[in-house]
Amino acid sequence: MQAAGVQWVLSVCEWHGLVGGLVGVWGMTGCVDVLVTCHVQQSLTYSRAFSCCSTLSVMLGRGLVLCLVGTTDMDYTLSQYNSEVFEMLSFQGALNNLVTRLGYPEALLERKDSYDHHYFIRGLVVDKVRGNIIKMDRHKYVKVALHGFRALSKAERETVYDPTESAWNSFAEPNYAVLDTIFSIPDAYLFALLIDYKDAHPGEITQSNIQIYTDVRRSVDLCHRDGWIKEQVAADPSRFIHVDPNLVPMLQRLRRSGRKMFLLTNSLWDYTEVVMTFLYNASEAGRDGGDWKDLFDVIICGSCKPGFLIDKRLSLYRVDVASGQLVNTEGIIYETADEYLAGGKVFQGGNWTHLHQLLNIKTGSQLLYVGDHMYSDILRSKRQLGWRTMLVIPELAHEINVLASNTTQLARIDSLRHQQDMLDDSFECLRGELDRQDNLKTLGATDGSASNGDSGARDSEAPAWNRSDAVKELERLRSELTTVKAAIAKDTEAYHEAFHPVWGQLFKTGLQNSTFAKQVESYACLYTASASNLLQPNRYWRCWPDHLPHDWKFGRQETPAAMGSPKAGGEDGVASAVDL
Ligand SMILES: Nc1nc2c(ncn2[C@@H]2O[C@H](COP(=O)(O)O)[C@@H](O)[C@H]2O)c(=O)[nH]1
Ligand SMILES: [Mg+2]
Repeated sequence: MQAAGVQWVLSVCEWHGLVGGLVGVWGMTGCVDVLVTCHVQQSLTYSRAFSCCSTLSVMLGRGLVLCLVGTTDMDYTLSQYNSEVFEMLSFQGALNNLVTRLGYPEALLERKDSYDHHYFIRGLVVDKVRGNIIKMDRHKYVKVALHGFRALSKAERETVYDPTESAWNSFAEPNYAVLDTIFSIPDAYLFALLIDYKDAHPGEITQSNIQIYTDVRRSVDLCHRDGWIKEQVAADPSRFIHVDPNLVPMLQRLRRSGRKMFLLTNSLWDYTEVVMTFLYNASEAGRDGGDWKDLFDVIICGSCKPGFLIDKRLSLYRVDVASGQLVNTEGIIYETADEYLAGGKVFQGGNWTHLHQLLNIKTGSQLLYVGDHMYSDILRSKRQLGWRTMLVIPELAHEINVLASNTTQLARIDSLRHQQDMLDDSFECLRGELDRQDNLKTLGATDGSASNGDSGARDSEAPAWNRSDAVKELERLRSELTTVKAAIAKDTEAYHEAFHPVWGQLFKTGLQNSTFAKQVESYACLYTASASNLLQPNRYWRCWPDHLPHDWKFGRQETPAAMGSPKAGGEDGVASAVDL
């Protein structure tokens, strides 16, 4: 069975051999066809779950194409914002709210142009009580920490986040907040700004750190509600929203393939209409006078995710699209879904039971949800409802570009690690040999055998090392180890800085996967830089097999080389990328 499986995998890889090097680097055959048609940096779509792939293929294999339902989120999924200007709206609006409504020092307004949308990244955690922002590895060890904008030294970090003290802290609400979406990056920046200001101007900000975070959250939240952000986007969408030429064709192809398509967004109807009309009109279909609503069977706005996915009591309203008014509805009661939808397919609110009814699906695994919010779109829908999930990570494009241009550095780190392993082994062997000699001596001293030249069994084990040579060699190994470890630390830091000067690689913390990567792995069946990479609706997304470290060393046939990477093993930096 195993061999046949491998054979099949290999033949699939060969069949997709046109990919060339880049895709092979990560061995993801699932992205091959997409790669050919899209820009490289946007094209890689990764699959992590066997079940997801097999479901897709079984569905198609049984001719049950219509049962596969595609639901997508809108903001930062279909609609990619120009973060630089879009986040500036949140930042400036919230800063203004903090000063004018919540009484923070007016001097803060002088910082209104200081926002740097690159400074914080997704997956970081705000430590509200301490005023810190932290990055952890998948085991929840804190590996990078800022207090405001000041980096904590290793010693400070290890004291503050001593695992014995924090007792495997959950790093969850109410004292911590995870940056689960790009929308929350301005929150982090504002929080750091206020903490910095509080430290630099004692007495001017008297609120506790946790109260500062609450105030920041309220101020940003208000900007999303009171029209500050949405009116400016509506006035000039092209300034804030990127146009992806593949987006509408992708939605059209999915629909034409027989799938039911749904839009499920927390944005209210008026804003959804603005954004989707803009995206649609920017496409060829839009120029032909079509209507974006024709892309979807059902449109649910103001969905209050994650509540939509959890709370069965949330009521559904139908939206009268002409007036924007809401009409009460209980959902489907006597009629079929088609009859019910004939009365209008745009809704507000509701919950997942309404959606499943409208789709006439029995199990969540028939539905693929594409979203960008790790918690509200991906984790909840997967955990609660068993939906298939695809996480859109626009940052992936940058990560992949940097990965691709730093393979030599990674290979060097890998080779240094290998050198460290060898030195460690030699050191331990020699140390053991000296211990053995010491034990023999002690034994000899107690029974008199070593000193009287007794040629018993122990004497036949002639020492492999002269003692003083061994001690010198131990010293040499110790010093070489110190040098190699320092080189690994220096090279790893430089490697991470290539991704981000403060936080390093999004998916890694040091050599381990980051908490963000762990969540991607656990909850996203697929992940991609851009939703439009689903351009091929009938594509079979074969997954990347799971590996524990020992799998790489023994037994696995399906190494990165077998998956199509240019070289196997540790020397090309590819296996080490996976090893990390
Ligand atoms: N009231 C708030 N709304 C927010 C906040 N952050 C984002 N948003 C809005 O949510 C939707 C997201 O829509 P989806 O398509 O991704 O489900 C969008 O309208 C944002 O403006 C917030 O902090 N408070
Ligand atoms: Mg979204």
